[in-house]
Order: sequence, then C-alpha cells, then structure tokens
Amino acid sequence: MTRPYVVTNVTIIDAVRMISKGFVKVKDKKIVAVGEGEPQAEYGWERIDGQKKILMPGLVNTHGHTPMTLLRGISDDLPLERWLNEKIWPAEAALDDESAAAGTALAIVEMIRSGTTCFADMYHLNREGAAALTEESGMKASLSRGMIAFGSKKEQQEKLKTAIDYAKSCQSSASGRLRGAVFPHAPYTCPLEFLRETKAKAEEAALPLQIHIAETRKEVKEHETKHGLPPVAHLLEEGILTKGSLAVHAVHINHSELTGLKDNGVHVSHNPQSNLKLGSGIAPLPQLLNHHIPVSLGTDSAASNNTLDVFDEMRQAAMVHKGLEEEANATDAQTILEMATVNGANALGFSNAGFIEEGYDADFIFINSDQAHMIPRINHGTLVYSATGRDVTDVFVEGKPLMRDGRLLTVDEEKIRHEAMAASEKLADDH
Ligand SMILES: CSC[C@H]1O[C@@H](n2cnc3c(O)ncnc32)[C@H](O)[C@@H]1O
Ligand SMILES: [Zn+2]
Repeated sequence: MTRPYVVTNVTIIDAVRMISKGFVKVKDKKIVAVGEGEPQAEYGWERIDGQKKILMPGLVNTHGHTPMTLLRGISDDLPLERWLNEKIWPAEAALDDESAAAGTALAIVEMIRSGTTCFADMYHLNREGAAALTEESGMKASLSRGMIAFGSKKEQQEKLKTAIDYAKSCQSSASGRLRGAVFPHAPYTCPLEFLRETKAKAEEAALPLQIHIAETRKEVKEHETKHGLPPVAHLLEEGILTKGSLAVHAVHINHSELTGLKDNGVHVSHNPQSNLKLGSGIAPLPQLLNHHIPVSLGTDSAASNNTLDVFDEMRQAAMVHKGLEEEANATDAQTILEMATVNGANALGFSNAGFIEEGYDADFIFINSDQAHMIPRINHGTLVYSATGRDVTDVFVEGKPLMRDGRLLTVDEEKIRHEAMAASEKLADDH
C-alpha cells in the first residue's frame, strides 16, 4: 500500500486518549493526522472503513525466544531450574538453525495474528535467519544473540564478539525496523568478569544490554551468598545495569533495588505469565510503577507461557496484582495499556512508536468490537479486560498492512505451520 490512506469512522484508543468516531490519516509510513468526525476529503487518498473496529497501537512484546515456540508444551509443570536443566536445555541441544527458523516463523505468525507489531528476541541459533524473517514479515524487533558463558575464556571471547557483531548488524538494518541488543543470559550463567567485559563492549558500540535477572528466590539467595549483594543491586553497583538497560523479570527485588533501578534509568520487562507458570513468583508491579520505573510486558517463550499473546499478558498483569494486594486499583487499564505499547517501544529503542498521534510511526491494529464480549461499552478496559489476540483483524507497521481481515499478507502462514509441525516431528523422531 503506497498510496496515502485514511481510516474513517473508527474508535481510536491509545494509552492517553479515546476518540469514539474518528479518523487516522497515514502517509509515508507515518500518522499524519488524527481527529474526531469526518476527515476533509483529499484527492487520491484511499479510504478504509473503520466502523465497528477499535484502532489501537500495535502491541510490543519486550521479552521472548522465538525458536522456542517449537518447544511449546514439552514441559509444563516444573520450576525454572528443573525446567531448564532437565527438559529445555536437553531439548535445545537437538535444535539447529533450520529448526530454529521454523520456530521463529511460527512465532511471527502467532505474534502478527495477536496484534504484536514489535518484539524482542534473544537466542543463540539462526540469528541472521531471524533478522531476515523479521524484515520479510514487516515487523519491528530488537534482536540479540544470547550468551551463556560457562566455557573457556577463549570461547567466551568468541561468543561476545559474535554477539556484538550481530547486534551491530541489526542496528544498521536497511529498513530501520531492527534494533540490536547485547544479552548475557543471566548472572548465574555468566561470570562477573564476563558481564563486565560484555558491558564495556556494549557501551563501546552504543548497544543496550538486556539480561534475565532476579527471576527466582533461589537465584537471589545464591547470588547474595557468592557476591554479598542481591543481583540487581550488584549489577547496578558494577555499572552493568545502566540507562537504557532492560532488566528482564526482576521478580525478587528489595526496596533499595527499586530506587536503584529508577535512579539509573533501567527498564523492566514484566513477564507475569511465565513467572507464574514456572512458579517463580510475582514481580512487585505496583511498587515498580510507584517508583516511576518504565515497565513493559513480555511473554517470554511459548515453552513457559504457553502463548505469545500480549493481550493475555495485559490481562494477567492487570488482574494478579489486584488480587495479591487486595486492592482493585493496584493497577489500572490505562497504565497496563501504556506498558504494552509506548513503554515497550521505548524499552526496545523505538521511540517513535506506541501512540496514535501525528508524527508517530503508523504501527496500529484493528480489533473487531462487534462481538458479544465487547458490547455495550468500549473503553480502555475493553482492551485489557475483554479483548484477546483472537479479536485482532488487521495489523499495520509503518503504514504497511501485515494482516487484513484476518489474512496474513507478508508470510505464508500455511507453509509455516506445516514446516513447524515437520520440524517438531523430526526432533521427536531423532530422539
Ligand atoms: C542463550 S539462549 C537463551 C536461553 O534462555 C533460556 N530461557 C528461556 N526462558 C528463560 C527464562 O525464563 N529464564 C532463564 N532462561 C530462560 C533458553 O532456554 C535458552 O537456553
Ligand atoms: Zn527469557
């Protein structure tokens, strides 16, 4: 779609406003006007009827491992440490670039279908392939080559160099829809000296650092025993978590770590469904928000969630803290929507996305609001408490349609589903 277009007669909702009958004009990848009522006619512009639709910003998933969609359902009821050691790491040993590509493609189908326009993806396989697939799909992403640094010093150096080179190549992608990040897996899989070197190289290349941290109580206890400080406090003190870094999970953190995250401009990816499913705990979202820490939402992988639906993640994030705190106002729909849109975009380095506003990238989705579970009242709560990814009908990134009326336009969904099944069967046959 290269012609400029205007979506008319549509309900527009983003984190800061709602327009009941409005329009959005799109030209050259950008939103060029938003308003109420009928837009002024413009010669040569296409019109898209938005009646009975909600137009909202595309969702942003700030933490995941796309190849692991192939491992969905292989281990459902184990805690993190046993899940990794007994099931996931042995299964991952059988993956290669080809099977990882099948998993990434499947994840891309699932994400577009459920309204995600931008995602983070960390893994160690098929990285060039993941960048190419993302480009082809039309989505935006922050990509990284994850590093587990149990090996020799030489192996560590090689891993670090490859990870930095990869992140740099993403950062300078031709489309500008990719960002690169540097992702040491966790403080318990990367020695401190390796984390220091990683941070130094990341800074040198102006790349953001992301890390799984403070995910379980066990991790925190063991870190304290070894280093005398809990992991978040320690990595803040070391200057490893700094402005623009993304702390993934941050479930078990204390009051001074909250202040430290805020003072140092660190983002947090809250992944409530993965944390609940693995029995890891529940991150202190109300406290993170009270400290004005920029929190976004992530699904983590389909092996610990088990879907990549950010609508589900919003609902879970909204609900669980109300129950925990016995306080219905512990979170509110607008804040949750802000986390899933603009905060996510900022966390991944896409500062021009996340709002339906003039000058922003035209990354938006349509929800079919003509359904029993959304009638009779449409507001911010509709998107957080009623909607699911299955209600998404259309997806646009930088103005380009990736899905129209439920049909994917940039990827061959049937082939991808078939290849993912075949890759999964091959893995099962080989074992
Ligand atoms: C170095 S590749 C990524 C690595 O991370 C593992 N992983 C997936 N989810 C989690 C999680 O929630 N915590 C810790 N590690 C996780 C994945 O299996 C890969 O081995
Ligand atoms: Zn993860």
